[in-house]
Amino acid sequence: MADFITTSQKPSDSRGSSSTLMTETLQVLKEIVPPELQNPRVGIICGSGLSGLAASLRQSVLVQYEKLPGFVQSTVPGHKSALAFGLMGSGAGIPVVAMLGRFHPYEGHKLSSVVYPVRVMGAIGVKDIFITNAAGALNPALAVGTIVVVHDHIALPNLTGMNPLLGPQIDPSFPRFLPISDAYSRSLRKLVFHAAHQLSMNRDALAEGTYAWVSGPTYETPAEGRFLRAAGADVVGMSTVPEVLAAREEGMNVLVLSLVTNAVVIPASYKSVREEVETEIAGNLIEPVIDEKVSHEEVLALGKMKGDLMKSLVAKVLDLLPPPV
Ligand SMILES: O=P(O)(O)O[C@@H]1C[C@H](O)[C@@H](CO)O1
Ligand code: HPA
Repeated sequence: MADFITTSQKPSDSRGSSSTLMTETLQVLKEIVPPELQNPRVGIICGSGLSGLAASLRQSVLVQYEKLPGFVQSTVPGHKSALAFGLMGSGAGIPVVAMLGRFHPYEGHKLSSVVYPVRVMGAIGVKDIFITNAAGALNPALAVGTIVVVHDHIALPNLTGMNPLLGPQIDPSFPRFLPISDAYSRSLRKLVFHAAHQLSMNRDALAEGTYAWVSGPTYETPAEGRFLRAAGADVVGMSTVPEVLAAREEGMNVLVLSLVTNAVVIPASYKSVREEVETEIAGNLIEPVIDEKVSHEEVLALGKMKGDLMKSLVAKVLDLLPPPV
């Protein structure tokens, strides 16, 4: 994970996108994927427990990551190591490519490896990328199961030197200083609300919010949860932002949907240990402290439970996409 702070690396080391590597990856795709699916308009990244999103792809072709130069392996339960190419949406459908599992820096992958699939999507012509993730709610108004349409992010790792765009520019046409105040496409976000309306989704099932990216793999302490909430974040997760940055650099329109899989434990006030002991000494009854802990199993279970809703929403947004210009 040191690639983001070393400035003397060649582009292939620091950004994982040397033209030779990319040529090799594209060659493999060309050999496996039928021509009509080789240039998908939409890219999808499936978050934890959400790889079922791609189950409705028609004429689908799977390409295992191990066959693709530059791709690493997904090591997290709930993530598969394959790309799926196929058609999604009603009617003739739209060609899409879906990552059935993503890479996280906490797995030990370099940031350049984490975003390499997004670089590949850019190279094969993806215009719109739909990124999904599982996230913990910091905002107490967000119930577990809510899908949050992300409109902004807070990325402490980016601010402290863990930014996938650090290093030599991989393409001289890319801006050196990428503005990301508009990273989350307003028109795609609006399409999600139109889609939810057409699906008669309950109003509370969908919300808007700011995603905080943390490196993980530890979940947040209560104090960290309060800190991120005070900073303005609604949900917190361990992925997505590196992909968003690479996708914006590649010129894609970005949509991020976070599924709230758990509430981050942020007790309003701590039960003071001193008070508890004083209560015990006085011989009075003490209220038991409820020890809530989040687990990845819980995250995956929620993904399973809400996977179909996420799938219908994504498929409906695809139907509503304006024709390509
Ligand atoms: O890949 P995503 O962001 O959906 O996965 C979340 C973040 C961690 O990888 C994991 C924690 O349970 O779920
Ligand atoms: N924190 C960080 N990442 C997560 C969480 C969480 O509570 N839930 C799912 N991914």
